[in-house]
Amino acid sequence: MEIGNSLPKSPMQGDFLNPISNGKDLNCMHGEEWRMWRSRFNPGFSQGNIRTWIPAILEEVEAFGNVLRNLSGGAGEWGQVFPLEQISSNLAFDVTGSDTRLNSQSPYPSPFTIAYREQLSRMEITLSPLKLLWRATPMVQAICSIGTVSQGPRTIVRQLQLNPECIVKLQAEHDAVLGPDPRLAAERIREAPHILDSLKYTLGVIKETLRTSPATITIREGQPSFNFKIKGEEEPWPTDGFDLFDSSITIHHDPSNFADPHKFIPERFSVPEDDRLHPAKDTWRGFQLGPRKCIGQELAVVVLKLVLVFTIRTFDIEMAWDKWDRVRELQGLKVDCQMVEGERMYTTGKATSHPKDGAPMHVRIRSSSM
Ligand code: HEM
Repeated sequence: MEIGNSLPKSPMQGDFLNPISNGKDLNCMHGEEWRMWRSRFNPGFSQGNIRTWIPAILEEVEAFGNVLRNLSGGAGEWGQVFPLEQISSNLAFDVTGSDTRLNSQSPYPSPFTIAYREQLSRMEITLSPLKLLWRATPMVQAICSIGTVSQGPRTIVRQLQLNPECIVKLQAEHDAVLGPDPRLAAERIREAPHILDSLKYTLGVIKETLRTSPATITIREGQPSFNFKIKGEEEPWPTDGFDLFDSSITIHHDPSNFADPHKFIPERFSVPEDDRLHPAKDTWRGFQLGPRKCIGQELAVVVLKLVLVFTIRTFDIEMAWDKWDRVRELQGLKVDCQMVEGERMYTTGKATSHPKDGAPMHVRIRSSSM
């Protein structure tokens, strides 16, 4: 399938964001209105400008480290079980608040945080399988695509737990770039924010996580003027009256795009072009591509790099399903041990990816950091 132009977003995406934005958001706008707002916002989200935000972002990530410390058991012991999704979304709130302190990570969140959370809980997307066309597949397969989207969330923590050798490589990179004492990392980054650009392996871990578990999808509205052809077939497929789902999950797991697609290999993003691991051109879609690609990509990468810098040498973090089940039993709640592809943690919830039960974790302070 070849796509040469950027189709409008599907009205389904607008329906989902409506309770928050009433249609006035960059994600759902079209045509001239979108172009005008995108060009106004672009400079604010440029790499150069995001760099100037780093000291403020750092404060929020340090607060995140304190939250983890408080959740640890102290003296190298594992702490209580907690849903990682909750504390990570608090961090995301605070980081995007920028100039305004939202205090979502404190016991006293701002009234804005409370109201916004309440509003978010009302958001729901209703996908119409019968209207959905899946990339490079005949329509009949589209009906199965919803289930595919819902499968297999892998957070960075989960991937690192499954691939402990990556933790060692991350720690080695952080020692080499930021110095061996994790307590001095914040100072070094404040002095020279561009030092984060040298964290190549860390960036690879972030990109590989978004490859194995893309956080979001794009759905575009078919047009009378837009048909597509499946490679090797003559007959064009019309799209008018359908929505097109450019499944990054499928693209990211296609072995002709990514060698050994089911293996977690951060190095694939730093090997030379002629290496078999090097991804095929334009196939990594963690933030999508083209004019509607994520405007917040630079910000998101900076935040994730800082989170790794401030956790990976200081804490051990693990999924803690046994503890989670015990807590639920004690509370008289149903213990749901359902698995998807052999994993307790799978995507659930409405619209965007939510890990099952909020990803129950426990944390301890690494002995080298006490
Ligand atoms: C890891 C974090 C993030 C991921 C994986 C991500 C991913 C994406 C993807 C895949 C799209 C394209 C959606 C589509 O085509 O329908 C998108 C669009 C967008 N993202 Fe992100 N995003 C992230 C963080 C952020 C942040 C931090 C912001 C802003 C603070 C942001 C703001 C936006 C906006 C405004 C759009 C719409 C852009 C447009 O249509 O012009 N994102 N994001």
